[in-house]
Amino acid sequence: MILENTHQRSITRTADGKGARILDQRRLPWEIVWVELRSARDAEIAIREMWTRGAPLIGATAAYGLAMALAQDGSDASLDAAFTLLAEARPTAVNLRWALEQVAEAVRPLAPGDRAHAAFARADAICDEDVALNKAIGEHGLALLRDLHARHPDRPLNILTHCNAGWLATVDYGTATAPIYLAHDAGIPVHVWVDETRPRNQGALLTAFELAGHGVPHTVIADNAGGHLMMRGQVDAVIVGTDRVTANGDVCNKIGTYLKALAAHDNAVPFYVALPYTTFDANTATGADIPIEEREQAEVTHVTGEGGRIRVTASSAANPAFDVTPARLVTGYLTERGLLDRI
Ligand SMILES: CSC[C@@H](O)[C@@H](O)C(=O)COP(=O)(O)O
Repeated sequence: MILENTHQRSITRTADGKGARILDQRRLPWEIVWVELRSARDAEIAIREMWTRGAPLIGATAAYGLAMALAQDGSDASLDAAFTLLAEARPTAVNLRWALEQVAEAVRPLAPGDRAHAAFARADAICDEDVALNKAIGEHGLALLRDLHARHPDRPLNILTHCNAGWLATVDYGTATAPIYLAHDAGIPVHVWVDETRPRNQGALLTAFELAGHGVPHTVIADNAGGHLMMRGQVDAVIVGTDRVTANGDVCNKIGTYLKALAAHDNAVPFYVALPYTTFDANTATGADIPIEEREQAEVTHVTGEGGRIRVTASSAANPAFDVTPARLVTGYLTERGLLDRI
């Protein structure tokens, strides 16, 4: 990610190698604050309270969290307790459990004293792999965006995205945003419609911040505007990320994604889902089987912005954080292996 004119990853090890350094995303775009996580409990809080977020990035954070627990105590009991703590921090994105399983499998055969070193090494490898996967998604997506632009070469290519599936949701590049960054860099005139993504406004706060940092033209829109823009021919494609794709191809992503897919289907706008293999859950049959996180109602009853937090309703609220888009509404899955019409 380009931050303060420097290319930086969203997560790295701390300078002493014993912790993990992340951005406090709750403060973006108003302040750039890096925090150091020093224990599994720190990592769990950062994930649960969404200092850090996005499916691949919470997986990477949890992997370091497990390594930090093993650095304090390399026993089986410590491994199991930290695994459970971190796995329960957020329920929906499958990357979290995937990353924890990767680390646990790597260290379980080792002596307790050797586990922390191996766990940090596996967490580093998860991060490096995430960057490579996203680059590959970007390259396949670039070919797709080139084709889409060739249909109307006289005007910018309009992409609509929901939530933040960018640098800030991954270790680098993003999934849904990787093709956009590469297309922009390749001279394709891309413009992005950024859904604000209530209730937490990841689009307005994070995606817009990233796109601005990379110089990509974009416009923030109210979540309800997408259907109208699609009907008027102002959206060439929708590209979103995902927290989990099930065996039948159903796509779980940030609440509101399903409505965008319905509107895209009704208006013959292609709807693409970008994902690395780490987000595919072959063990879950359909989207109906995915645990959907229910977050605190204050995220709906209040809005946080530059001036602080204000209440926007006098009533109580419900706050399901994700929804499921049925596979039949997905035009294609943009993966590191290419654009697939079924998963
Ligand atoms: C590449 S990130 C894909 C998804 O994790 C992303 O679209 C999303 O829904 C993030 O939700 P969040 O609740 O902000 O963690």
